[in-house]
Amino acid sequence: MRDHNLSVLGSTGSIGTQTLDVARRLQVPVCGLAAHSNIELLERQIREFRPVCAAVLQEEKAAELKERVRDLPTKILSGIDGVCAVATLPQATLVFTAIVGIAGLIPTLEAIRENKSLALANKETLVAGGSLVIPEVQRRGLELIPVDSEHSAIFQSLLGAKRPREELRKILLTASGGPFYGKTRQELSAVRREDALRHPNWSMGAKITVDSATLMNKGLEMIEAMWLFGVGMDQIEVVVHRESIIHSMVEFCDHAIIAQLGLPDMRVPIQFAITCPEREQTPGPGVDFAALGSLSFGRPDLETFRCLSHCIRAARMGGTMPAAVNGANEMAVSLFLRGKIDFLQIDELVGAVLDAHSPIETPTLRQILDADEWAREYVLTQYQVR
Ligand SMILES: NC(=O)C1=CN([C@@H]2O[C@H](COP(=O)(O)OP(=O)(O)OC[C@H]3O[C@@H](n4cnc5c(N)ncnc54)[C@H](OP(=O)(O)O)[C@@H]3O)[C@@H](O)[C@H]2O)C=CC1
Ligand SMILES: CC(=O)[C@@H](O)[C@H](O)COP(=O)(O)O
Ligand SMILES: [Mn+2]
Repeated sequence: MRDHNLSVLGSTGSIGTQTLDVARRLQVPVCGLAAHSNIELLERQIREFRPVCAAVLQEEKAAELKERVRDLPTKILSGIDGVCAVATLPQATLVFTAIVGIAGLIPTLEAIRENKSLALANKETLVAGGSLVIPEVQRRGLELIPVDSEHSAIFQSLLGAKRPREELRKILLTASGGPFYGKTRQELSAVRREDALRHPNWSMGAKITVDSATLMNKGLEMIEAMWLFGVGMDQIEVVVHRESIIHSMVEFCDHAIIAQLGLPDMRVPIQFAITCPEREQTPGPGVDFAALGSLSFGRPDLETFRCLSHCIRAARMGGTMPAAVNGANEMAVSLFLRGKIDFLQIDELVGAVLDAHSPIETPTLRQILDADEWAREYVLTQYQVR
């Protein structure tokens, strides 16, 4: 197995904690940790993994953490500069980007500037900033390993291809359909926060779980796939697959289809990002096909789950539009989670931003961040008007 030293951005979250589970089991050292404000968990992680450096975005929380771990040599940093320092630690050989939202973009760009290999979970970074991230990764010849389960599946399915760009016909991106699969808009108008947070197959952070319920997650993942695998929107087909056993598939020019399957457990793609192209022993059971009996497939309902169509339109328009739509969704989901808006208002607000934003082609980082900021403000004004 490769000798890695990990920096984990977003170490206290769902992906972050599972990354540390894998690091613990494989005995991979961890040199950097970063989080937003959960210093109780971060302290426990520091005491276990003894990183060189840890960062907390919130200044007051960072000061508190510094006090708590003053018996240890770990350097405690704060703010966005601290998070970027963890992303660029000289000791780090693989940077896990597991921060949620566009907040992951700047640390990811900083890691790229330091020629780091990346294990990318943070899909919003590519949705908003793929036009900056991907050309720079390619120009520098860096490793960018997808962690998102579908994209890891596509990556693994393409590993044997001699000429993947020429031979790939299409990507079959699987979608669970979320907790509200089969519901009408009338029924969706009454769903509650706790219903949206009950994903049928995966245990994940709150924001991505709501995205799965609106199918925004699948829209974000289409855009993520475009950037990672250099395909157009028309080469990606979303297939509803309720069981989340097939994590995605690729169809080649001869119609041969290769897929990656497994139980829904993020520690599998996380581990593969660390060990690839090799594999390591993992305890526990695998898929029992006889017990499953059958697997189901269907088409997504774009009329009911409008966030998916919004993302497809945004991707086709390009420029700053995906950043605006992503920013609108981040704000709308935050409002929904705080009980300020209903479930259906999420796609209405995202749609309103899609209609109102004038995208800038080939944007700079500043223009991407401005589009995100503008979309958030627009959502706030629209929602206050109601
Ligand atoms: N969870 C999953 O199974 C999957 C997640 N992903 C993607 O991975 C990313 C992370 O998701 P998930 O783990 O579910 O999210 P969580 O909400 O569980 O965790 C988010 C992590 O990011 C930290 N964080 C939030 N904002 C900032 C910031 N501004 N600066 C530094 N750290 C910050 C949080 O710190 P704190 O705890 O202190 O708030 C926490 O550690 C998302 O982009 C998601 O779409 C992709 C596939 C599967
Ligand atoms: C685990 C993972 O990668 C999530 O993105 C998951 O795929 C969500 O599932 P659906 O969006 O298909 O419900
Ligand atoms: Mn996914």
